[in-house]
Amino acid sequence: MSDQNEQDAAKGRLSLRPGGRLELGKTEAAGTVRQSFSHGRGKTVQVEVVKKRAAGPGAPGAKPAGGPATGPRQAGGPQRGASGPSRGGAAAPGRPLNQAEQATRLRVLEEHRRQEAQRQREERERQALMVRSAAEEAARKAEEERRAAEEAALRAEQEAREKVEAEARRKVEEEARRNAPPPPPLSAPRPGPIPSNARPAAPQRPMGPRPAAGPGGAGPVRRPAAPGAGAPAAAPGAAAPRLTLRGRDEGGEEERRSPVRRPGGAGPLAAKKPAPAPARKTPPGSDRRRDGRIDVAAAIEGDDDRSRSMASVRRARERERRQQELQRLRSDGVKVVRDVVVPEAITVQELANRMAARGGEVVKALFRMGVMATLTQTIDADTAELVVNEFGHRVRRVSESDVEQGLEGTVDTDEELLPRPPVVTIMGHVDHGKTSLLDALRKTDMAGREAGGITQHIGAYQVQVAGGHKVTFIDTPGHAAFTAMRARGASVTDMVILVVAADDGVMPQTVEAIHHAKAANVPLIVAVNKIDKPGVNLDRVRQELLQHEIVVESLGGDTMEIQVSATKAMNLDKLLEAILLQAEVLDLKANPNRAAEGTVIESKLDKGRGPVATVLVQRGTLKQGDLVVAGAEWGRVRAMLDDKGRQMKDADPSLPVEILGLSGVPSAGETFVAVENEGRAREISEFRQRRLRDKQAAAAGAARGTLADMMARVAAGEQKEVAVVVKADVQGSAEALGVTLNKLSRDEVKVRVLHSAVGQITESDIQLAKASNAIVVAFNVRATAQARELAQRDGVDIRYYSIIYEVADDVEQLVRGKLAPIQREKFLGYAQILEVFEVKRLGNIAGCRVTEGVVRRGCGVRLIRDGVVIHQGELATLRRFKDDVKEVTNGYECGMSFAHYDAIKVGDQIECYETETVAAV
Ligand SMILES: Nc1nc2c(ncn2[C@@H]2O[C@H](COP(=O)(O)OP(=O)(O)OP(=O)(O)O)[C@@H](O)[C@H]2O)c(=O)[nH]1
Repeated sequence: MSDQNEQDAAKGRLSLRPGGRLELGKTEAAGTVRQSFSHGRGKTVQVEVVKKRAAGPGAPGAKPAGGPATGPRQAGGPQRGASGPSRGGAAAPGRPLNQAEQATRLRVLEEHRRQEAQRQREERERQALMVRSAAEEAARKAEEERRAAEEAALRAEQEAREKVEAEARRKVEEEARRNAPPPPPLSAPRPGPIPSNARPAAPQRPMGPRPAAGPGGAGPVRRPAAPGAGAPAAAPGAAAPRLTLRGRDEGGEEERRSPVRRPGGAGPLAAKKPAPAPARKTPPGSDRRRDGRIDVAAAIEGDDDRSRSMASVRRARERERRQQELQRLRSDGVKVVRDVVVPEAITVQELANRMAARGGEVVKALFRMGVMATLTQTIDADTAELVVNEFGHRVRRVSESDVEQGLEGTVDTDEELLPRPPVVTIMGHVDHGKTSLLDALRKTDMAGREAGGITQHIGAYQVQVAGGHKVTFIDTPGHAAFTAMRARGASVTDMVILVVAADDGVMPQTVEAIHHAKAANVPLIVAVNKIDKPGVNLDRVRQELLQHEIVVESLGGDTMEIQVSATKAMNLDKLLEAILLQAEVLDLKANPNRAAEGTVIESKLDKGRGPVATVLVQRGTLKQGDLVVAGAEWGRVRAMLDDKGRQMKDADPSLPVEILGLSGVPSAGETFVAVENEGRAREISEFRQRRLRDKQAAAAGAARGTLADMMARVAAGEQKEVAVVVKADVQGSAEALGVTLNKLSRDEVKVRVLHSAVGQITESDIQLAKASNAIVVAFNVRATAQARELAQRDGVDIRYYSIIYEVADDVEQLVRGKLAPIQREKFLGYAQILEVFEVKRLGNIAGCRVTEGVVRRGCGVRLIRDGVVIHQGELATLRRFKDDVKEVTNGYECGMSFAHYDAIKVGDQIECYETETVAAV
């Protein structure tokens, strides 16, 4: 409740008169008392003295109704005033309050209590309001002070800049004046069509050191606003050649920040309000140059026009916030997590670069891990990974082999795929007629006949059959030693023709071929050959094939079976038809419009042409001039030849071609890929060669270990070895020889291929052979003159071959020659003991009859009793009628005694044998 209300209440206080009447009390004296509280708060209290009323004569409790009424509380609160009369009333003798009076009294009391509570609440609210406003006031003042300080600093800086500019301009003007004695016409005020400039100095602006800070600061965009806003205000100032002040006034920093608030400014709104604000501020006669200038004093005075708008403050704060955010980001407040590629080895500096960290930080991190490394030192991938984790980045480990990633290109879509000829491999047992069949099929080649080309052996060829279809054949040799090559043939082939001679049936290599076809998961067509021979049994062949789970169509299976004769060229068309049918079922397709990929079928080092590889294009088109990586070799395809020796410009899928231009001889069975540039080709080739070298080194290391063991065994007479250096015309032959020779190894004698390569025999081959006491196997190659000479001088054995199993036979002989002879037992005969004679000095003598074979003196004997050998030893004596004899034959009787053994009995059987030494097999 307010003070006024209290006073009113005091003046008009109510008293409950005896009899239940309410009436206003009479105030005797009144005054105000000022109360002071903390924090400068105060309260004025109205004090009044109410006239004392007698409750009635003889009343025991007769007291003045309001009590002493001296305290401000008593006077201030109507409560006492109200209760006083009631007490007085209650004390009235003989007149208790009736019910109505009591009710009235209660109501009045209640009303009074409510008013008091209301008053107290209002008082609390007022005090809280005061506290709040005081805090707000303090905050406002602080804000104003801060703003004033900011603006003062800004003005001071601006003034300093202006001063410098003015000085510079003055100098320039002076310079110009000196250089041009007649005053330049441009210096006069120009009543040009652009009154907004209204400044004669304007044309000189470009000469100023900072045109942007001057009027030009307003920029061409602001200029249109000037005719309305700037012109009237600027007109008086036009006489002043100063640019800075006017410019600042019209389009300065302050203007830019708060274009709306500036009524006289050149802001967008100023165009509508032409009131010349700066003129308003400038008293007549004052220095107009100071128009619009904001100085520290003005800022402190808090000129309303100059004070910053809320929008300006907001923008400033926003700017500040952005700056802080930027700062935070720069100082790594927000961590950028990177994917750091870590190879197998990396320098510290490179790792730091990849993490976008300072080198020193990485060195420090390594130091903390206990690794002392400088920036240029190389650390391994594991250590690098720890560092990367420490820096909070993600590690992506890569290895050297990643250079091969993406080499084989993408998978072709169905739309890109086009039909391609089938690739067929002919397999079968030796002499079952594979070569004859291939030759016969080749003769069916329409294209070959037309071109009349000279056929050459390139390991694979393509024939064009009637109807324009093409079939590619891969020529694999038939001997078991060529297993590896055959397996390769099966891996690039679409189907296998299994040649089985009708007169010979299924043989070991036929079974092998079946296994290869099954392993390669390619369909098989059985060509039963030599059906022209008399007395052939086709059913037998079918049954034998059945044993190997090849069920031909005539037995209800799904394997096609064609009966052919290679020499008589019988049913060759049927065979080709079957091939095309199978190809149709397989739906063979490839994308010819991409970089070529395929497999090396055969390779050799040609004397005149260098490394030559026969490749089968499997995807894409190989073009002359393409860069290819074939195995560990690379090169540009200098020339391409087909199986008829024709130069080719490009090779489609399924076409086998010979390519020239490789850096070396790739291994047969390796893949080849056309790559986009030389760098990539080199990179991949180098990586593969490195890997190859490592492999060889590892193998050599392992071999050294085993060699030492082997030498120990050889020294102990346990093991011997036959060392061989193999040189062949083609890679496939070299590999096949390796396989064959390794198979000849025995437990006692090992066959060790020291070196196997393609090309003629050189001096280094001879030196190697000499060092290891090896023989040199030359398969379809010859030694150079120097190598021959060296071999003759050093006694190195060079053996020339053109048939692989002749090599095997010869090396086997060598192995046998080194094998230790074998002791073999030879059975002689049996004798039956008929009687036992005891002879002094000689012991027991057995009287026997030879029942089988012969018994010889000094032979080995076994005593067999009831089918069990109870003694083995030597025969001491063999007599016939007291004469020693050399031998006793079947049916004759003789006397025998055993060396150091007497326990013989009648009925025992004697087995006689001899031991002979034979050469190892
Ligand atoms: N009667 C007859 N003889 C054939 C037929 N096909 C091949 N021959 C003969 O069988 C022998 C072996 O033929 P090749 O073509 O060399 O057999 P191959 O399977 O290629 O033998 P390798 O290359 O040693 O694996 C040759 O003497 C052929 O003349 C045929 O259809 N009928």
